[in-house]
Amino acid sequence: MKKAAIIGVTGYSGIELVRLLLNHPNIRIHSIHSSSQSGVNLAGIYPHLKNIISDELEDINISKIANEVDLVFIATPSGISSKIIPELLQYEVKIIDLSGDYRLNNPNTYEKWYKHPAPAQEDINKAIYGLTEWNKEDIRNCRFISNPGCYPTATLLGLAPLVKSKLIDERSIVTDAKSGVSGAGKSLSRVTHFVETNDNLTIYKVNQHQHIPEIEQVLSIWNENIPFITFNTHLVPMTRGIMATTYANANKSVGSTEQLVDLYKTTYEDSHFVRVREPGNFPGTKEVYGTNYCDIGIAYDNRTGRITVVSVIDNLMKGAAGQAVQNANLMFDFDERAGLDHIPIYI
Ligand SMILES: NC(=O)C1=CN([C@@H]2O[C@H](COP(=O)(O)OP(=O)(O)OC[C@H]3O[C@@H](n4cnc5c(N)ncnc54)[C@H](OP(=O)(O)O)[C@@H]3O)[C@@H](O)[C@H]2O)C=CC1
Ligand SMILES: CC(=O)N[C@@H](CCC(=O)OP(=O)(O)O)C(=O)O
Repeated sequence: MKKAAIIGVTGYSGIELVRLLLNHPNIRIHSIHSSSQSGVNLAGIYPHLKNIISDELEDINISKIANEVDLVFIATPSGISSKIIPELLQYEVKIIDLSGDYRLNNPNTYEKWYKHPAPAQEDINKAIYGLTEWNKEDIRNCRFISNPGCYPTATLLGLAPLVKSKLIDERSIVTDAKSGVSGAGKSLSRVTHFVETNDNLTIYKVNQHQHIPEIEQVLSIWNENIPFITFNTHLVPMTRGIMATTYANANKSVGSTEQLVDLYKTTYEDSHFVRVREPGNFPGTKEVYGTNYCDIGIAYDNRTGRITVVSVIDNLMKGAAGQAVQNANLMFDFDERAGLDHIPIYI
């Protein structure tokens, strides 16, 4: 049994990690950490965990944590893990960072989009980007994962087969994404207030979302001719779920929806957590609720020559804690599905 610590456990992704690790066959929670509530019982803050976990929150003592556990999950807001990870890297403990701090290879790009000081370049270079389905060998052999953002996970899994097969006009990609409110974390703000979100559909961070450079970085590794993506985000009055709908102009070798569905099925045939829909069938967010699945539907419109790809995930699962556990499974050479065999909560 491997031992894990969770820093930022009182947040939404942290508490989802607790749900997953309490049922994990090979990883157990050794300690949980808080910057503001050390000494408090976690089930006192989250009563749904009464009689399930009795651990108290501990403060964040890096050397103690690093010496006691095999793996540290960090689920803190951006700008915080870059203060914790340099010290953790001095030990041998494995690290999975759920924040955006180490995802962007260029520190100047990070500072432009995140508006925080960037981590040191030498530490950024040590992080492996944990988009599991597309980086398995590096993930298996590394000790420090930068877990992808929720929107990039949905968008990139949906685009990968088209981009890698060079089936689309590289300058034509447009993604329209929607998220449930838990994607914004538990801190209160005007935009996530019930009165603002309920009965409402809003667009935010127009052309300025911090996940744009993350998506572009990966797309340009897959196809160096992709210069940019148009990407926008919306807040939907639901708790969990992301839908990323992407449009792109097909090149001449695309002739039908069936051809594209076959490509997607072949691409993801060994990827348990990616499920490809039949022609004419498109996923909704409830079909992956509470699970690590990414469901994808695709269509070719021979009238316009455009392709539509719809991908859905649960932002707290495949978009955060679920993918983090999937990556931990690979890092420890466990079954990739260990602790992640959930059935979607549909009704
Ligand atoms: N919510 C989502 O769907 C997704 C989130 N992420 C990323 O994961 C990270 C966590 O997100 P989320 O769970 O939503 O965030 P929350 O705001 O819900 O929780 C973050 C937690 O971090 C802790 N924290 C805050 N400030 C500090 C600090 N200075 N030092 C140490 N800990 C601190 C807090 O706990 P305490 O006060 O107890 O220390 C808080 O509970 C973020 O970087 C986010 O961008 C990524 C993908 C999806
Ligand atoms: C609904 C909502 O507000 N979602 C957040 C996702 C934040 C996130 O996960 O940010 P990093 O991973 O980049 O730290 C947002 O759009 O900013």
